[in-house]
Amino acid sequence: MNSSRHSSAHAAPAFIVLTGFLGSGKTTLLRDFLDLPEAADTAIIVNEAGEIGLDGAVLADGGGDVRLSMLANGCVCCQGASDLAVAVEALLRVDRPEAQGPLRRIILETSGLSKPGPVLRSLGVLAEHRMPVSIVSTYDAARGRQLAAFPEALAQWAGAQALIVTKTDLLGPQARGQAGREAGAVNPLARVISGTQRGKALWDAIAAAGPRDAGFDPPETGSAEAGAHPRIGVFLVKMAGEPAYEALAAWLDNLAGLLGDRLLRLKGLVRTGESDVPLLVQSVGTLFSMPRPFRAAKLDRGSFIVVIARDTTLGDLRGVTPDLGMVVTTTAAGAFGGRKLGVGSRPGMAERVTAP
Ligand SMILES: Nc1nc2c(ncn2[C@@H]2O[C@H](COP(=O)(O)OP(=O)(O)OP(=O)(O)O)[C@@H](O)[C@H]2O)c(=O)[nH]1
Repeated sequence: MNSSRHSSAHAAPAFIVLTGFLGSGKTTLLRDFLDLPEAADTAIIVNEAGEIGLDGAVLADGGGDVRLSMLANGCVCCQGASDLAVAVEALLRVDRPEAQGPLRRIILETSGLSKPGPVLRSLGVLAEHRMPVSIVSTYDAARGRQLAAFPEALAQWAGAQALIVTKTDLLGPQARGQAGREAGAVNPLARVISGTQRGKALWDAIAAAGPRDAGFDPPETGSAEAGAHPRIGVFLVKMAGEPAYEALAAWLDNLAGLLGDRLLRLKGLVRTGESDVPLLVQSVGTLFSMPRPFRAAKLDRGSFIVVIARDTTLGDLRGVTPDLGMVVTTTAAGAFGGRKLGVGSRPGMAERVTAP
């Protein structure tokens, strides 16, 4: 057979983590995606918490020639890092028929109970391959509010760069629109993709979650679907001045220390006193990326950081925040612990955070 090996002459394939709660439609999305001709340059790794590789069997049934690996002996975020590395190495080494071209992407379907932060941590073993990593999560339209009771589901939604609203065929147009707005409320940093053509939805989500050069804007305050997810707080931290890098790093440390696994996602653009170029600061869970200069950012509206956290109040943030000239608002008009957070339902209303 005429075949060619994936070589360093080709760009490294993208690595896409497809996450989402148990039964939220990940395998169904993948199965439809694999029917698209565009999926020919894709390989799949399926991670299931149980020992029986059922999802893999479903995919193998419809996946044609697509390469499929199974990681069926436990959740990848708890114990599967080395297995994952072996599976990826094997996919990168495999001979591909000339007609198929190089491998362009590997999709890891996580178990429905995996949190994205630990999954990303386990991907550290792949650093040498320099694969751009992105996270796509399902948002089950039929059970959105119910699933918000599970910390795993909240972490999956908040960690994603793109959210696919699944099972929309079960809803009328109004409920469908509301599910989309709820997904946007839970993670204003993510692109929300909706549509009954599942394969295309996953394709669009992968494109939307990929690396982008353009900057991003702070979400509007008061724009969220009121009360959709009372356990989730979306906080917008704005900085009037330019904090010293050390002070910013100390604040991020303290925030991660205080919130622990309640910290679901953090992303912002900050101009520090040391540099004219804004820094992109971000974490998934408590796993922080190295802050990096982000020249494309305009920062017309000043430095800002978005914090998505569960079971957290403004008072919690106030407790760890030194006086860096920060102003904190919430974008959600949600109530946590049965009481209003007190800001956010009225745009522009803010509370200044000072040292405790
Ligand atoms: N009506 C409808 N049902 C769906 C859709 N997507 C998935 N389902 C159903 O939901 C159930 C779970 O779907 P899966 O694709 O297996 O979900 P999953 O996220 O892979 O589940 P786990 O592997 O358990 O985490 C199955 O019965 C699917 O047929 C959809 O878009 N519409």
